Amino acid sequence: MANTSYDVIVIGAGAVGENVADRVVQGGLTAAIVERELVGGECSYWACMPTKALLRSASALRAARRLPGAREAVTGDLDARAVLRRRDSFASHWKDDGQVSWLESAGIALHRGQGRITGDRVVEVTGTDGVVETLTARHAVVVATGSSALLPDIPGLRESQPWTSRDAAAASEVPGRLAIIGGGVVATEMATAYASLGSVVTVLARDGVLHLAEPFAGELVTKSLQEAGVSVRVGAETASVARDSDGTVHLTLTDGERIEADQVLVAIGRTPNTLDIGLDNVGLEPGAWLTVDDTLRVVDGDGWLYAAGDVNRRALLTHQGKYQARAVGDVIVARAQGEEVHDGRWGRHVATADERAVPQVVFTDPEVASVGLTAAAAEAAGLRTRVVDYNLGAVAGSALYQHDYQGQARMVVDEDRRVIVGFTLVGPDIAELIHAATIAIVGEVPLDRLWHAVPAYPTVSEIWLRLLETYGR
Ligand SMILES: Cc1cc2nc3c(=O)[nH]c(=O)nc-3n(C[C@H](O)[C@H](O)[C@H](O)COP(=O)(O)OP(=O)(O)OC[C@H]3O[C@@H](n4cnc5c(N)ncnc54)[C@H](O)[C@@H]3O)c2cc1C
Ligand SMILES: NC(=O)c1ccc[n+]([C@@H]2O[C@H](COP(=O)([O-])OP(=O)(O)OC[C@H]3O[C@@H](n4cnc5c(N)ncnc54)[C@H](O)[C@@H]3O)[C@@H](O)[C@H]2O)c1
Repeated sequence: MANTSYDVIVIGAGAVGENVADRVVQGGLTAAIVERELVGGECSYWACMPTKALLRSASALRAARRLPGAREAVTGDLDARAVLRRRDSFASHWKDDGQVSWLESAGIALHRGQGRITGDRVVEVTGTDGVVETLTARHAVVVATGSSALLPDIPGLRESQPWTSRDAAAASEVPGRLAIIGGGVVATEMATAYASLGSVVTVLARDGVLHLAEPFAGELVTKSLQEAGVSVRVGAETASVARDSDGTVHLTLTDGERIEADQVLVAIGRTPNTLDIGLDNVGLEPGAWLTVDDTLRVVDGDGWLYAAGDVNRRALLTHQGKYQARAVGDVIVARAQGEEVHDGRWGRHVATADERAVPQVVFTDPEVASVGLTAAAAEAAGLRTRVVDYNLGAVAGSALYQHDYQGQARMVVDEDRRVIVGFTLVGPDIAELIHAATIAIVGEVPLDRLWHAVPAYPTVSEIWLRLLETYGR
């Protein structure tokens, strides 16, 4: 049994864990990372990258088909096999050699195996060969173990071997009929992808489609899914599931209706990967999300335990987890070296943006890009707001971009401070536009100053001017 010491031990080598380790090494400390599967985690192999690769080719094809002149040049259908091959390469063929080389070049030690906290700053790593290593951290242990798909307790579901997002992201065959339980981000993206790849898709959206976004987002995505042949069943709740001997899945809804499919994808949210990481050894509850303060230190921990990324539930997104990683890496270095900690709002060592400035792009057709609070969330937060809406298709740049451009924009203004607190864009290829809104929200740029940020003509960004004009000067 080897015993090795490092300044910092990170459990989980997803995007977040990798960035934490990199940051502490750049700050002059030593770091080890513990990984039980592939270095790179969910985003690289089973989430962001492969799913976006599944969506991208169809999106390009749709764009061409919607444009007279280009449309005439499109003579064939989507090549599903080629899409799957491209996806394979974006998932690095589920091999982590590239990321392992990067760890080496960054000076981060890799310990492969299941990590468990066994005591004060001690992590045991059990390798696949059963060999146990004991690692000791001089300063901090960071839990970056991510999350897994949540399965509901629907009778027969587990026995039916449903797909989770991992299977949908990595599938080598396109199912003839795909039923999806859920109406959130994974459900809508995968419905979009698989409908384009040739599946007959049914979405069972018990609580609505993208129901936490601005209402027009769900409406426009639903309309487009339906136009693509997807059956979207809002309010449908699954009572039981059974897979028969020929592989057909039978879903019975609570109203008695029956649906048949070749695969069923469960996409109802996530559960933290904290069940078997030894939280009970440090007085915390196994299986629970880890609550952290703004410097990502675990509340109710002993001061040396931190948690970043999905596992702390602040924002289940890669970019936000990596943002946390930069803050937590830097704060561990600062505390270890006795330097000043900048933990005030928007300080270097806190993840303030997690509260009210989280951007997200849902890569459906149309895309849904948002940052900050929705109108409903702002109202619930007690802000005195004004909501400004504008038809995105009525901007000159949109009309040029695509024939019959369908889209919508909303700006939520905090009337007391006259700054933007929420921004949502729904439209084709609007993903790249959201960062301007993120900057306006994080910078708390007053509306009066925004009038001087002039969008170039004729771009879709002119939506900014139209929203300001609608608000009034
Ligand atoms: C289908 C899908 C699509 C998504 N698309 C996007 C997107 O487009 N954009 C976006 O920003 N976000 C997206 N997300 C969210 C994104 O994938 C996550 O927010 C991100 O992966 C979280 O990173 P993480 O490092 O916290 O966790 P993970 O990526 O889950 O990494 C955690 C790592 O810890 C390892 N681990 C766990 N327990 C142990 C242990 N005990 N010992 C050793 N190792 C352990 C795991 O094997 C894993 O490698 C998507 C999610 C899904 C499900
Ligand atoms: N493009 C992106 O940024 C992207 C893409 C995919 C996933 N993600 C991340 O992954 C996370 C997980 O995505 P997700 O779609 O699984 O979760 P989600 O929270 O987006 O959606 C879950 C949906 O399932 C519904 N639901 C919950 N319990 C249910 C039940 N028992 N039966 C039926 N429906 C139920 C909810 O009402 C909701 O509509 C998200 O939080 C998101 O941050 C991000």
